[in-house]
Amino acid sequence: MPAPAASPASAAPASAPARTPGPQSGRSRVPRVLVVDDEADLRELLELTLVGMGLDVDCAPDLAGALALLDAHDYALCLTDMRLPDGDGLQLVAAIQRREVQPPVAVITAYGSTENAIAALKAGAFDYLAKPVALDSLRALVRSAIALPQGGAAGAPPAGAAGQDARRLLGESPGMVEVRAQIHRLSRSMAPVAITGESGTGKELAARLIHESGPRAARPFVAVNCGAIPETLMEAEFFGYRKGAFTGADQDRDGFFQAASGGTLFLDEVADLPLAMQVKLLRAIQEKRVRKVGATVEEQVDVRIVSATHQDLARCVAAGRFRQDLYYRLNVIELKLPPLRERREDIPALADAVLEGLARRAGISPAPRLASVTLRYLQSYAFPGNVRELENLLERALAFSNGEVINVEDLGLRPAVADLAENERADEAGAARAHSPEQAQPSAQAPATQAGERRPVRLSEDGIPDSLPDYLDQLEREAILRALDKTRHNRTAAARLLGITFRALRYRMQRLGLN
Ligand SMILES: Nc1ncnc2c1ncn2[C@@H]1O[C@H](COP(=O)(O)OP(=O)(O)OP(=O)(O)O)[C@@H](O)[C@H]1O
Repeated sequence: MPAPAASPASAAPASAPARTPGPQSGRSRVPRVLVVDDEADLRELLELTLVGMGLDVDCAPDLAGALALLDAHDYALCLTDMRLPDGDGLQLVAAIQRREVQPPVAVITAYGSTENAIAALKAGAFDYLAKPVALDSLRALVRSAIALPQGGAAGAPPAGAAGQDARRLLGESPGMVEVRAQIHRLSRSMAPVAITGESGTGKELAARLIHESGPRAARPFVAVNCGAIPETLMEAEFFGYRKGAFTGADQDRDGFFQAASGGTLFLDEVADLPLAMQVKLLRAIQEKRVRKVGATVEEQVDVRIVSATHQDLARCVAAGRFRQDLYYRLNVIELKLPPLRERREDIPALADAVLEGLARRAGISPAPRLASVTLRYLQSYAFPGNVRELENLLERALAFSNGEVINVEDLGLRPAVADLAENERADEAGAARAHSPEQAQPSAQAPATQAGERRPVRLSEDGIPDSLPDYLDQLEREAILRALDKTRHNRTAAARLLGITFRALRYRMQRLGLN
C-alpha cells in the first residue's frame, strides 16, 4: 500500500513527529482538510477544489494512511470515500469518534447508495456526498464543516453561544440534561433528526436549538407545519413555482426549500403529509435537488432537514399512512423529548421562567410567585399539554391573581380539585392531613376547562358570570367556532383572523375539546 500522500498544497509529511496545529490554534489560520480516497483522479479533483477554496489539503489513499495523518495533524474536516482498499469509510468515521479531537467527517458514497449514507450519518458522520461529486455540493458541505467550532469529544455543551442557547431549553432533570447534550452533538452534523414527543414538550424549540447551535446558525430556520397546508398547494409551497405555472402565479416564487437555503427546514407534524407529497419530499431530500412547479430544470438545494411529530411514525408506516422509505430517511437520528409528568422536578424552574416572561411583557415587577400549595398542585398535575399547557395555565392564572402571588384558585380548578387545595392549606396550618397530593392526584382533566367538564355559565341580573374562567372559555369557544365557520374550517386562515398562531389555535381547540 502506498504511503499517505501529502499534497503539494500543504506539503505536510504523513509521519510528522509533532502534531501540527488545528485551524483554531492561533498559529495557523488556514483550515486543513484530509482527503481519503484510493482513486487518484477523484483525490486530485477534490484537492484542487479545496485548494481553490483557500484550504490546506492532505491526501491519503487508504485507511492506514488516514489514521497516520490524523495522528500527526489537527483537521477541520475529513472527506473519505466509502470504499477503501484496507477498510471502509465507516471504520474511519468510527475511529474518529473515538479520538479526543474529532474533526467532522463526510463520506463519499456510490450513486444511489442510500443505505451507506444513512449508516454513515448514524455512525456520526457530519454529512455525505453522492458520486459523481457535484462540486457546488462539495463546496457547500465544506463551508458548513469549516464553520463548526473545532474541538474535543462531543459531550456537554461548551460555555459559548451554543451552551447559552441550550440553556433556553430549561430543566435539570436527567432527561432534559441528556436532551441538551444530544442537541449539542446533533448540531455538529447534517444528519436528519426526527424529534418525537407529546404535544407541547418543546419539539420546535429543540429543532431551533439544533439549528442555532450549529454551523448553519447564520442561515434561515424555516418551520413548516405540514398539517396546515392545503394539499393542492403543497408542491408549490415546498418547491416554489414559476410565473404562469398556474392561475394566479403572476411571478416566480421560492418555496420552503429555497427559503431555507444553507439553513434548516423544520418539518413539523410530518405525519400529516399526504402520501403523494411524501414521494416528492423523499426525492428532494435524497437528491438534494428540487424543481419548481412549472420549471423544466431542477435546482440544487442545501438544506438540513429536522422533522417532528407527536404521532408514532412507525405505526403510521405499519398502517400504510407513511412511506417506509421516507421514514427511514427522516429518522436517521431520533431525539425524544420526555413529557413534563416524567420530569416534575423541572416544573418549579419552568414556572418561574414563564412567570418572569409574562411579568416582563406585562410590565409587572417583581414577577408574581407561586404559593407553595399552587406549586405542589402543579407538580402533581399530569399536564397532558406539557410545557405549553403550563404556560397557558400560568398566563390565565396571572390574569386572575392579585399580581403578586398565584393561588390555587387562580388556576381555575374545578371544585373537587379546589377541595384538595383547601385540604392542603388546612394541612399547612397544622390541621389533620386529609389528602396527600399523591393520594389525591388530580387527573389529566383537572382544569375546569376540559371538554367533559363543561357546564352552562349563569349570568346574574347584572350580567356577572357565576364562574369567570368558564365564562371566558365560553367566549373563546364561540370566537374560535365563528372564525372556523367563516374560513370553512381552514385553521391557518382562522388563526390569522383571530390574530394568533396556528399552533396557538390548535392548542386552544384541544384545550376546549373542539378537535
Ligand atoms: N424545556 C423547556 N424550557 C423552556 N420552554 C419550553 C421547554 N419546553 C417547551 N417550552 C415552551 O413550551 C412551548 C411549546 O413548545 P414547542 O412549541 O416547542 O412544543 P412542541 O412539542 O413543538 O408542540 P406541538 O407538538 O404541539 O407542536 C413553547 O413556548 C416553548 O418555548
